[in-house]
Amino acid sequence: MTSRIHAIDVHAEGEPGRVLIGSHLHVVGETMAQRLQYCRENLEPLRRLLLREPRGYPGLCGVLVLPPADPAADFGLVVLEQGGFKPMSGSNLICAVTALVETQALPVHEPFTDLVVDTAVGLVPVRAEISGGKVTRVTVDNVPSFAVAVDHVLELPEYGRVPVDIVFGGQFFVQARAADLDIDLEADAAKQITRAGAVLRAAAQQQFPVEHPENPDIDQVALTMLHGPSPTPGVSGRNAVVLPNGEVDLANPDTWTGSLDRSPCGTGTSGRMAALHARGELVAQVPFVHEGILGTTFTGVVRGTTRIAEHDAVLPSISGRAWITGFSQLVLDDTDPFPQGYVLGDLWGPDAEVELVGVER
Ligand SMILES: O=C(O)[C@H]1NCC[C@@H]1O
Repeated sequence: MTSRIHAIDVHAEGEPGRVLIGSHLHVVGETMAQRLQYCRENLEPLRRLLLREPRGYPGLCGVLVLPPADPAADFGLVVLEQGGFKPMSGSNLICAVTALVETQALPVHEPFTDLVVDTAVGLVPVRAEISGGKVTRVTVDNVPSFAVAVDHVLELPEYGRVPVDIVFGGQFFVQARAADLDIDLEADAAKQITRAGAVLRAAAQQQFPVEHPENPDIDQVALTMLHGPSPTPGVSGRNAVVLPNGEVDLANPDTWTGSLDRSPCGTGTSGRMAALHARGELVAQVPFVHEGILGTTFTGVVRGTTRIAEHDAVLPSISGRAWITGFSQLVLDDTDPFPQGYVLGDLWGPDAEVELVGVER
């Protein structure tokens, strides 16, 4: 017996997103927040199968496109990252919209198709700009984003005391100036960036508990952003986001690893704009062009402001481009000894996870 899974592989400004039109998965829950929780409790084997070797790789993310819980929306979205199931992701949403529109899985109108996406953190309107069937840009009106703390000092092993912002942009981030860690935001510093990013996130989790006021299940600092100025004309700033791909132990430097977001990170840029706005360094309606580690950009803008519980929040939009890279038909044979894939320390950090099923070692 084999199972087959159809996926559309896409990258948004460099960040890969494996899009599954997963309406057959029967994800249970009256709200997307409940469906995200259902995925966490029931679909972990599927997440591992899709993202880990031998079908995936450390830099890979994915998206489940589901029926919306809210009838006002066109589809529901649950994000898969190496760190688990996530409520929202800019690059992954742009990948999903590009895949759905370019394969005409939804009614498409040129030059614009407007859609509403249901996520565990709220409804997200998106606009796809389309020319000759190709999506040329997707603009995401992201969920309210806010700074929980600015210039909060974390105590880090090796790096010392570092001021950080703790922000929410669809996921919680710890964000720091790369210069404060003596790191250049260049592609050839990728290892140094992931090392520092892993330490920052683990320290933030220990020293700064978070909880989204409207969705208490979102209670982890999920990602790290290092940011700094950009020498590129017309670009407002540069950043590198680190995604976890294993457990980090602050006492064990061998575990200080992760993977870089290849895109300029939509949720991270939303959180960054919230922190800049809170400092009075970014005003509404002025484009914020954020460059990622590959030199591609997302263009952000603060559309307005609101409040989320006790937090002043911004309403951020992010726009970027994506390209389909392949149509995959993934196969899982009943006799495959690795039904959840595996991770090995040569690519993934030191925590090998190899579960051999049904085969003598
Ligand atoms: O664009 C984003 O929001 C993201 N890219 C991968 C990690 C984050 O979810």
